[in-house]
Amino acid sequence: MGTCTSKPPKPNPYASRELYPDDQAHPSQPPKSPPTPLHDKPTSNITTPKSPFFPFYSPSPAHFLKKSPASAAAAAGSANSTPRRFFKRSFAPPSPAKHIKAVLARRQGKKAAKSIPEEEDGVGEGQGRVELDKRFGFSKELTSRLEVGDEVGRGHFGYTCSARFRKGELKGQQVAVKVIPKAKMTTAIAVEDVRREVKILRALSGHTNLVRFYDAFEDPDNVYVVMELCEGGELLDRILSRGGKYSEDDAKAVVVQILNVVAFCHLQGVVHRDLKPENFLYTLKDENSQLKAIDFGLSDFVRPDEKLNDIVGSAYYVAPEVLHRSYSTEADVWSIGVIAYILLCGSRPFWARTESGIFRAVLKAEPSFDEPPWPSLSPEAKDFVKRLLNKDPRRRMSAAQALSHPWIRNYNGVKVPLDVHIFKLMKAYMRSSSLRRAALRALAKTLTVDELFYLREQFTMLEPNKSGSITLENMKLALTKNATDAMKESRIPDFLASLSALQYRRMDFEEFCAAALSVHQLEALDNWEQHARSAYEHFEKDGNRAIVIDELASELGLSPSVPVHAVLHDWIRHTDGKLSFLGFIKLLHGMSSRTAIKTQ
Ligand SMILES: Nc1ncnc2c1ncn2[C@@H]1O[C@H](COP(=O)(O)OP(=O)(O)OP(=O)(O)O)[C@@H](O)[C@H]1O
Ligand SMILES: [Ca+2]
Ligand SMILES: [Ca+2]
Repeated sequence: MGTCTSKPPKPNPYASRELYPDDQAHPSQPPKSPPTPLHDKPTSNITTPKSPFFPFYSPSPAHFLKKSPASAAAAAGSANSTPRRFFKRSFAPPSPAKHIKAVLARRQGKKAAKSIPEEEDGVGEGQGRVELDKRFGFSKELTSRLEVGDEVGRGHFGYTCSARFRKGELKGQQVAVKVIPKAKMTTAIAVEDVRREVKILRALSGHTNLVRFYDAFEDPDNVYVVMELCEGGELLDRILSRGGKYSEDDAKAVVVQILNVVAFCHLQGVVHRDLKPENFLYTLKDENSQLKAIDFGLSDFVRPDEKLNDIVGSAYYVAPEVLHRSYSTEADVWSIGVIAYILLCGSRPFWARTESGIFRAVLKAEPSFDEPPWPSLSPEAKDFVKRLLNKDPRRRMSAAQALSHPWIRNYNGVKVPLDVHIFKLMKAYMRSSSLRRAALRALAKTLTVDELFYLREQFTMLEPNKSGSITLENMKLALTKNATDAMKESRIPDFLASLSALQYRRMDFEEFCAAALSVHQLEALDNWEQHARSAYEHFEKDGNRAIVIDELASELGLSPSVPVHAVLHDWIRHTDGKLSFLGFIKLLHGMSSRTAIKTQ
């Protein structure tokens, strides 16, 4: 059997599913030496049958047997390049992904394997001493409400069965029941994960691309999550059955639906943290069926100005900043980048044989865009994926922004949703010095039609008045219109209150652009230098003026402890005492005492 058959067609409900048949060792099974070729089961590593789905991929096990320094470095991604020399295809085709070991360790109370240093907080460990409260407050009436049928799927934390309502309004309706055994909840984190999973699903249910939630039940043994039955199978299985050959339009159809639901989650302040093709299901078997996000088991609420730090997710899809333990919603966008890459070329962008090797690739290696089919794909498709796979989360597109990218924005019925990122940028703008605002206004004048498209969409959604300006009230209303219970939990209304500087102001589109543009994202563009130069010219005309260093320091709000003359010396053009180009660029980024010291 090849990599591509992710699981047996009729799983035995009581046998543990072989989740990771190919290239990763099962948690209890350390990697064998020599390791199994990528697409084969352990027993078939002598004759290497070609994968039925990836006939072009016929790896030789040789590079595993003989670890030359170069191949070891490449496989580990220690060089700034991908290990493509060692594979016919640059990266391995997709297969079921397993959770990062640290995720499981923290949830099961075991010591994490070596690839990631675990936090020394002891949260995951030693919890056997304290009796865990596994009461969830859910109804105990599962069996009287539902008739539970066969198993339809299985994951690490639970298994899912089909079921049918016995009575009530939904009598006869087919549903899915995810059964999560309480015995598996061996740590407080694991119990909390299940509470949150249900809370998030309940709050977000209703979006077209999110599995519909009906109810949750419990008994002494299990928690039962009742949801819409998706009969069309996992996205992963469809990718595998097509051998990763998606036309750009077919890939768009998938990516748009993923972005829709993820942008919605992010606006509600929920980060999924486990986006992968296994966690998207089709409602029906037909080709054009709708895609639904499932499995919020690792999801969390995140406030707009907060960073999360626990390492969560599945190795192939994990964002670099998650491995650095400081991340937010952008991490999901990275995972969508990995999915989009796979859809378009049939291979994973970051691959290695071990978990730590994958992490090194994620942190260091640049995915290949040189090998077939990439040269024959549109430049927009490549640009799209590259802008999702930017290692710097500040430079990465947000999900809402990705929906306004030229590759996707004209696809059937794409609607750009409200982007909470806009509010974060506006908050920073409102707190900026007048000099910085002038610099941002100059930069806003250089935005291209493509960049303005997204800002115009956002501005329109805030429903400006007839004279074309918006107030804080408009922003509140726009958010209220889109609010679910999750938004309260992620404190988005509180965040808006912190924008009170906008209270008595109106912002027209021109100023909105200055306030809501992201300097970091513009910096990631190929023509950034050009942008910045022409912005500086605008600034010279309208905003630049002679400045003394002390004034600049107070404009920037630098604390008295900062050695301002040393730090800001380069910022001033000595011929006329005005801001230099370098000073202008730094000013665009804003300046705190911390960044001032760093730029010394
Ligand atoms: N609503 C549904 N309709 C049909 N099948 C479903 C549904 N929800 C889940 N499944 C099936 O059950 C499998 C396991 O569900 P889920 O991913 O929620 O479990 P998990 O234990 O959290 O998995 P993981 O190991 O990925 O964390 C899914 O991959 C899917 O095949
Ligand atoms: Ca899952
Ligand atoms: Ca899960």
